[in-house]
Amino acid sequence: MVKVAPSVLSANFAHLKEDIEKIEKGQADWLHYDVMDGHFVPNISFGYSILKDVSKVTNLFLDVHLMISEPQKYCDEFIKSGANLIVFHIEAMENKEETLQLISHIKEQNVQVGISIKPNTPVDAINDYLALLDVVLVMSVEPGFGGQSFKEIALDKIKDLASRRKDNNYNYLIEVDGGINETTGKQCKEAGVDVLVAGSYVFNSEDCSQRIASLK
Ligand SMILES: O=C(CO)[C@@H](O)[C@H](O)COP(=O)(O)O
Repeated sequence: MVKVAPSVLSANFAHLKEDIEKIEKGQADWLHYDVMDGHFVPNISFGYSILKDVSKVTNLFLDVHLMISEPQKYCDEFIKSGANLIVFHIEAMENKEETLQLISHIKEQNVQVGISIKPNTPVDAINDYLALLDVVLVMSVEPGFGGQSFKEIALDKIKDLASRRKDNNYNYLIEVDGGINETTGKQCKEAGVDVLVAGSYVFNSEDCSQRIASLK
């Protein structure tokens, strides 16, 4: 069954603990934590000190999506603050050597590692790393804001990643993020996705549990 990872970017930060309890009660599988720096993306969200507090009030798997420049500078702080998975953007990396170093560095700390691609970045851009990854995160919106519409280009990338995984015996999970609701979630599942990230669809509802169930 597909995993559901509600994005707390759409939670109400004035009662974050209660919102986390709601998604736990609704059988969320992961908690998706979007980090934005106002440089790699045109928005600012939250950093590692809030992640540390979040990690103290939940046992959910903490899926940390770094939408930041120079992820290698900050990833250790997120790991120390409880991240179970660090996902960084290929578009934020200078070259192959730096990317391979960051993958190894994260893995050495027994934390899972993923790479994300923006809507205009082809799967080929990360082909050299697929054998090393725990997760590939396909962005189905331009990163930076919740509440945008799903871009269908993500469906072909999900299918492509599923077929590369099968042909090469790779182990990564395929995660999709942006504009996920009951309809687009179903399209992604049919394409072969493993993890659905959903922000506004889950949190902008009186009944988070029903929304999570509808995605599963
Ligand atoms: O990373 C991002 C946005 O950059 C996402 O995780 C959003 O938070 C998803 O929000 P919805 O599109 O589901 O409202």
